Amino acid sequence: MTGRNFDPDAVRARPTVLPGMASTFAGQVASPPVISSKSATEVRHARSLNGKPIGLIPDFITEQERAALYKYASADDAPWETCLPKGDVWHGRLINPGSVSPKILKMMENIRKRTVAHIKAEYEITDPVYADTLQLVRWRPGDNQAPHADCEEPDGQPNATPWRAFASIIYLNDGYEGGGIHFPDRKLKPEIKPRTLAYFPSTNKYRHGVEAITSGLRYTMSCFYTFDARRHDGHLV
Ligand SMILES: O=C(O)CCC(=O)C(=O)O
Ligand SMILES: [Fe+2]
Repeated sequence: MTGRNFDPDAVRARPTVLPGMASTFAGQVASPPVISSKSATEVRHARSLNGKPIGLIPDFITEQERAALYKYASADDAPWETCLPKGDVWHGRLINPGSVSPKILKMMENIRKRTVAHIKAEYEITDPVYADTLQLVRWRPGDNQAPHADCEEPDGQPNATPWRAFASIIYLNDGYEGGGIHFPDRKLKPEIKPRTLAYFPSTNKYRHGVEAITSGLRYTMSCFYTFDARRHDGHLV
């Protein structure tokens, strides 16, 4: 699963809520106050989740939720952000909480709460978990993501989002070709249906990529979670 299918730049971590972003990135929520004095080295790391299974839960959201999120994201006037530079692989592909309608935001927060509860139980996590990202994402023909880990570089060095502990993705539609999520080191390319929840820790043990979309549009609701209270995105989990 290497080579021509992937644009190496497309591996860039999706931008999230970072200190100072609120003024320049319309649609991002303001940075939450620092509510922890723990230093980065004291915060629980994603590595503590190595060995936990990749979760794949069909029918995790209701058809009503899926249809509402899909309708919202696929509408002609959906508020895809245009603040990132045009050359950025994520330009025009993200809807952040600040630009979502109140009804949709409530639905997304509710889904995320259920997602976190599910993952905490499955992974036997009793520590507080904070959400760092809540986004709708679109993948157009040609969009792809090279195999990557969400918190570290291939050599184990921290990447641009080293606080991430695990991710969740909810798939909102079919009717596109390509776009399979796959875990090359595990030779795993799960069958994904609309309404499926996928989740996995953010380390190199869970390297994953997204094959290029070859036709149609792929929509997801995508979240990252952390044990670091300083990265809390201000929306409830
Ligand atoms: O959309 C997917 O299936 C995975 C996305 C992903 O890995 C990421 O955004 O880091
Ligand atoms: Fe990822």
